[in-house]
Amino acid sequence: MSDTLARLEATIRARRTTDPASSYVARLTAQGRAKIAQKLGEEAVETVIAAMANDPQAVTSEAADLLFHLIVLLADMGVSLDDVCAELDRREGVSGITEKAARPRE
Ligand SMILES: N=c1c2ncn([C@@H]3O[C@H](COP(=O)(O)OP(=O)(O)OP(=O)(O)O)[C@@H](O)[C@H]3O)c2ncn1[C@@H]1O[C@H](COP(=O)(O)O)[C@@H](O)[C@H]1O
Repeated sequence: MSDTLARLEATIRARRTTDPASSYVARLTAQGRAKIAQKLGEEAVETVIAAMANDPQAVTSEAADLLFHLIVLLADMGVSLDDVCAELDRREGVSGITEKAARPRE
């Protein structure tokens, strides 16, 4: 599983600066971060719609679109999947409920 994401991340990084006529990654990247973020948001909404329709096949497809566009955005931000995994590792074993309760009050 992580091999797939690592390969996809490497491909996306390599494609960012190629010809937008032949690469979707290059075309989207050239349109700017706001457009990448918009596409990510659209894919998130489409994933939610598929979930609410109780359609596992559609959720699988939309989740793939979502992960792909997330990695395009991360690449544009100079953030790696290793960075994200390190943050998840840091959180490992800490209940979300415990963590939220420990947050300083505003
Ligand atoms: N995994 C993907 C991937 N998933 C989705 N997409 C593209 O993401 C685009 C947006 O998806 P949508 O369903 O929203 O398409 P759309 O409705 O036509 O989009 P809009 O016109 O509304 O913006 C489509 O063109 C999909 O083909 C992907 N494009 C590329 N990859 C991977 O990235 C690699 C590099 O791709 P290129 O940069 O195109 O060479 C490929 O070899 C793949 O491994």
